[in-house]
Amino acid sequence: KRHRFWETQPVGQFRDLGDPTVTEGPIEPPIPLSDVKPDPYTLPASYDWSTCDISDDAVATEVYNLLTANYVEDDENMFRFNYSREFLRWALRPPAYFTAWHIGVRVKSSKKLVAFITGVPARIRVRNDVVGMAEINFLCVHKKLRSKRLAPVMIKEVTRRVHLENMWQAAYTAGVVLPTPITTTQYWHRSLNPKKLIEVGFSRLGPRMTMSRTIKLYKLPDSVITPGFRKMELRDVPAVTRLLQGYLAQFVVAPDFDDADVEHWLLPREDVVESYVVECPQTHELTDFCSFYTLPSSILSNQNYSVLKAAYSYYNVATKTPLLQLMNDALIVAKQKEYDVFNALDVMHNGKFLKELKFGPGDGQLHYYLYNYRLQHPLKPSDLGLVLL
Ligand SMILES: COc1cccc(CC(=N)NC(=O)c2cccnc2OC2CCNCC2)c1
Repeated sequence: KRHRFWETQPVGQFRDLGDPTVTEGPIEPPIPLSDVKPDPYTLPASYDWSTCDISDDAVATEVYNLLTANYVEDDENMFRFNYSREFLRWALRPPAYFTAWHIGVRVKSSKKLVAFITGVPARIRVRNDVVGMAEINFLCVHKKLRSKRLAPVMIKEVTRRVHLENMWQAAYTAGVVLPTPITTTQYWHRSLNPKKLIEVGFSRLGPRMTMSRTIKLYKLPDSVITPGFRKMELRDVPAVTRLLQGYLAQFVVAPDFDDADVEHWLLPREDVVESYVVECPQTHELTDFCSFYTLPSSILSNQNYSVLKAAYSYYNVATKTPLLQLMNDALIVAKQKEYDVFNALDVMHNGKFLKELKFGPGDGQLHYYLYNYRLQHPLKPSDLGLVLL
């Protein structure tokens, strides 16, 4: 397939795969900051760049409205991600974030926001290399402006602004195959409210299954079963950081979280991110951790429902509690909080609990990419310890 834009970029090319002469690591070296293009790329006439300060309520609302109407839909165009404003504020303002990396495109005359792309800084370890990277996300072009080749110039502009901060690598995901995935993950869904999921067309009644049999199949206990299972609190940050660092060390690609990162990314925020610890009742040590983020989807055409409340598995560490039991407790709290479905990728050790906890495979894949960093060959999803929002 032709990738006119991506063939011009420092990304692993399909032709490199399996070539023993290609070394792992950065593809192009950094350049002197004085050599980075000092001014923005040229947009098509009648459009302007517009840095979006997501802290400003009016701007957050414009970004929310653009994504709500124009962001990613499932393959059958029945659902569209509906990130909340609070979620976007959380996702875009981690420690050391740059407002300049929250990039909008506006119509010169009307000032209407018609496209968006973002980066946030992250320290990502690749094998034994800790690399300062940009995590790129929320690339969105208004439906009416598609195939105007806006995306390539927006990707070049966010890359230029990342270079100005002396960062030369990036990480991103996509539902489409581009040159060249570092791994391809499969997504899985665990029904929590099967009646609604079938009603809105997210799931189908299994063969030889009745609705009441299906409801019974997915029934969960009313309360968690692990002693000491409780919400994470600020005082838990150092212990959770230690748990996560110990756990993520086994993966080829994973975030290098410090306390400030853990405080931002994993402290519970209502309707944004939920996280739980297991505190040993005897010793009071924290032995396990689980978390999921809240990403509803608009239901594009159903008489009775307009929103699908979905939880997405985030980071989970089981050192004493069996992972199966820990994740079953995560399902139980998600059901208590009236989520309709619990989603997970087959990354990290997730593959160990998906089938057992009655997840079903989704109908799509999520591909992970690194920019300006080559791996000798693609990873298994279980080698990946990075979850992007
Ligand atoms: C149910 O509503 C949907 C609305 C839009 C797209 C999809 C399918 C889809 N593309 N799902 C995922 O990409 C996905 C499935 C499981 C876990 N994480 C995921 O994506 C995350 C991570 C990447 N950025 C979007 C959210 C489903």
